[in-house]
Amino acid sequence: MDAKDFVEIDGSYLEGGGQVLRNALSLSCILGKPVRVVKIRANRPKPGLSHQHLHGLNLLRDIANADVVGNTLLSTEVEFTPRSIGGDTYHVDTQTAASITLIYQMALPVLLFAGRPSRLYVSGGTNVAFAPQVEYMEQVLLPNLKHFGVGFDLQVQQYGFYPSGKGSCQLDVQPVEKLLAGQFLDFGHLQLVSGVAFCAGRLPRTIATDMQQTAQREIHRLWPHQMCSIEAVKHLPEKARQNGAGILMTAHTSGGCVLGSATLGEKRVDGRLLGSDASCQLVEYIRKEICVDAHMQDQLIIYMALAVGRSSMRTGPLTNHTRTAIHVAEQLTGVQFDVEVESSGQTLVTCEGLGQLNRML
Ligand SMILES: Nc1ncnc2c1ncn2[C@@H]1O[C@H](COP(=O)(O)OP(=O)(O)OP(=O)(O)O)[C@@H](O)[C@H]1O
Repeated sequence: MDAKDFVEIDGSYLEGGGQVLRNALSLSCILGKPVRVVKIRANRPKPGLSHQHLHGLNLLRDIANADVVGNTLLSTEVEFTPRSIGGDTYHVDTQTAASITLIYQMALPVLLFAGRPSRLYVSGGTNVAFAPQVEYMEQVLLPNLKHFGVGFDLQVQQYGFYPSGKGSCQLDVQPVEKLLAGQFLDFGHLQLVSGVAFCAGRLPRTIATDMQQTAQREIHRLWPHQMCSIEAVKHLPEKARQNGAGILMTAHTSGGCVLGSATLGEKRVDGRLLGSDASCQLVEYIRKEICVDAHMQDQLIIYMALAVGRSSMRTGPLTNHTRTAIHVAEQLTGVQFDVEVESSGQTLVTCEGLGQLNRML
């Protein structure tokens, strides 16, 4: 293939992390456009493809029957030429703590445009830093994607944490004919705060209850009559062999918004601190009455770009991840995102989607 046949994507743009690659390859599969991604993860301390990105890339190669050049660890340049999107059962074993949810982040939009239902088994980390925790994918991403007419079923077979991974999940995806335009505009009022605080391995159950109680106390300090129900769980040994701890809090509003805030324990786990950090973040979202949280922002961009009709989200200040996702989506789909800071201080992001139809159904 000639150099001119590829759309060139600059992996060093703005955030310059793995997300440029994920979004570019997902869109390449869905639109049937060959892409060359250069300077991959140029803004990270160890640039190039890490395990997560390489496994995700090879998975998309299999899903879209693509030709690939440059799919080796630490590679900083990849050429990807997709064919048709199959839909099948796929297995990915990263043999590391590579984020399972980020591999799903890359594959999910593609499998929605497949010709038949798919099942995707991935082994790696279910709860790792700088990635959505698996609970966030179930409890925050899923209800947000319902606005686009998208559903999936996610089952955690085993939890896995940094450094050894060994978690495993199963994702079932039904294809769609098209994505509906998503509207995230009306916060309404806060109805419920829910969530889960977990610990595993040799960590005592009190870590989970410390997270739970600190988080609930903070919500009740501010809103004494607020319904707030956070579950404290110690994972059974057969579900999680290593040490790990974290919390996800979610806010549900009368306007149909679901916002999430998650923290994860590292070497020294302080349950109170984790609970306090998660609740502070969630409280900030609730106070600002935004409809989409800071991490969901960038994850919705690809769906807004592909939907039929005008999608809109009211959110907080745009993150670099979101600006980067917008740039990649505009480059590959030709749609335009409009960003406006409103007098309330909220940021309104709108986009007339491409109206991509599933060519495989
Ligand atoms: N606490 C969190 N909750 C939910 N989503 C998160 C959280 N932290 C990060 N994310 C999401 O994970 C993704 C991380 O993308 P990013 O490119 O930084 O990571 P990456 O692929 O691991 O690459 P790199 O190693 O280059 O940072 C983004 O979609 C971001 O919104």
